[in-house]
Amino acid sequence: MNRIVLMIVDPIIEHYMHTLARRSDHPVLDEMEAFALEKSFPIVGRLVGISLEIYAKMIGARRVFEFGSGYGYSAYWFGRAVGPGGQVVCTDSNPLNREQAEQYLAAAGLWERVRFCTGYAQDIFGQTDGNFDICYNDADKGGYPDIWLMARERIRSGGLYIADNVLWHGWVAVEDSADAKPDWTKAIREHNRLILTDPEFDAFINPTRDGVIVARRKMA
Ligand SMILES: C[S@@+](CC[C@H](N)C(=O)[O-])C[C@H]1O[C@@H](n2cnc3c(N)ncnc32)[C@H](O)[C@@H]1O
Repeated sequence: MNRIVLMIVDPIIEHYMHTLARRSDHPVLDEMEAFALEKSFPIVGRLVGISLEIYAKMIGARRVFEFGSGYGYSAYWFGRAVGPGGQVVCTDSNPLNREQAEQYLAAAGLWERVRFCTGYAQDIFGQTDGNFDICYNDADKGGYPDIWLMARERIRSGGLYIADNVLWHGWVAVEDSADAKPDWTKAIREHNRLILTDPEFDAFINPTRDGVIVARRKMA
């Protein structure tokens, strides 16, 4: 089988969009991005980060749950959006990521809005009470269908489910691609199908970077 490499966004367009989004409101953002570049850590990046903040502000989000927070880059954007008194529940299996997130997000003045739990995100979600304005999924891709099924139950009317990497290098669209993790591709396809056929949600895929799905729970 061929290993097919697909460009989701033409690099020239991607570059143009980045030039427009270069401005940083806080030096910590640049530090977080530099760290990702140096360590090849898969953060969502500037273009998706900006969109997360805007989606959250558009629905007046005050409480967000993140499945897979890394060292807090996506939480930086949600933290800005939820405002003082808002809460971003972060989860990550690696305790070192929590330490690093604390340093970055405290420097940005956002740590007070964050509750960062170390462990398996799905378990932490089960142990956390209440509903959310946004559930954001960026955990290991094999768990995507199950995370959707648990998260959808606890998103308020008009709230959002957002997941990153739903086009997965384009492999979801190519049946016989010899991708690095075929089980993950299969899981993402199932995840996307479940969401797009769910009668209680309106959903679309924004083909920015690696694809971001946004699903809004219909109003009762
Ligand atoms: C793609 S990175 C997250 C990046 C982050 N959302 C950002 O853009 O800044 C995925 C992270 O989720 C963590 N992770 C993956 N699956 C997990 C799970 N089921 N429970 C907890 N952490 C998980 C990994 O340790 C990794 O740090």
